Amino acid sequence: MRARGVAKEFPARAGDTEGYVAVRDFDLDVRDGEFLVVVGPSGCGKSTVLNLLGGLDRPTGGELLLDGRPIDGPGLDRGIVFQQYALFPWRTALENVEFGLQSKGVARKDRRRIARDYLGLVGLTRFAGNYPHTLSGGMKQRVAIARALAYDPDVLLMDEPFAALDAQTRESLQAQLVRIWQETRKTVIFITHSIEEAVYLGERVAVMTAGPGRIKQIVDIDLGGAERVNEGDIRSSYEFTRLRHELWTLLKAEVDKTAVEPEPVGVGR
Ligand SMILES: Nc1ncnc2c1ncn2[C@@H]1O[C@H](COP(=O)(O)OP(=O)(O)OP(=O)(O)O)[C@@H](O)[C@H]1O
Repeated sequence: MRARGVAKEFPARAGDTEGYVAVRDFDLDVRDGEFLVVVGPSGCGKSTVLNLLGGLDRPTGGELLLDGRPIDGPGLDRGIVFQQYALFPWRTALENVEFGLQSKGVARKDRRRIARDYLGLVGLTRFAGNYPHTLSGGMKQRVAIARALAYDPDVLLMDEPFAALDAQTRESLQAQLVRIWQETRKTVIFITHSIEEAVYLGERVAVMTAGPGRIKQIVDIDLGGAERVNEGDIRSSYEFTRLRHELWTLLKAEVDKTAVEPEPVGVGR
């Protein structure tokens, strides 16, 4: 995946004379099979970039390429997982996972088998027949991940997929995601607000500037690749803490730029 000088300007809203530039001069290269995490201050354009990569929206400038070809719409070469589970409530877990396979034209009996395999990969074999409302938030998100993986995209785009989950479920899903990434070797582009999550998951972490967002710096995370999952409490290690601090410092400088002074309340009334 390659972005060169990508810009996204949204049209002017009612009452505004000018459009809003959410992303500008965005350059990024993502290697095949790498796990890249993107962090940045709120509103800097992270979701905008992910939507452009997913082909859900078009850039207003620059070039966005996947395997050398311009991204000009959604495609089965990219799987997207959002913060909200976005499952079909009228389909069981298994049928939700089958969905992408159906769009891809996979025969019915093969769909079942492949969907079962992917539900197994996220540890949900026993819940194949459950409808989404009977699953916990963590389980729903695992179904969403299985669904995105089942049609075998080259790239998995994840927009804060664990943000709505409690701390324990989140840590457990982070470990599972590293394991799945290790097994499938998909390219993963993962957006988060959590520096700790970024250090734990990423091989590289790209820090974005305050809006209009572009890449400020990319930090290499050298925590032993996928083995990190088996290394016990890696979050307490010296290297983890050092990297977390490095990212915090980079991010803090950008967050400070967007800080809004509180307005006095009711003064003079
Ligand atoms: N459709 C739209 N029309 C106008 N402005 C938009 C639109 N979508 C996003 N924006 C603006 O673009 C900027 C970037 O939004 P985006 O959602 O990409 O940020 P983000 O970094 O993902 O934020 P957060 O971390 O808070 O989720 C914001 O200021 C937002 O208000």
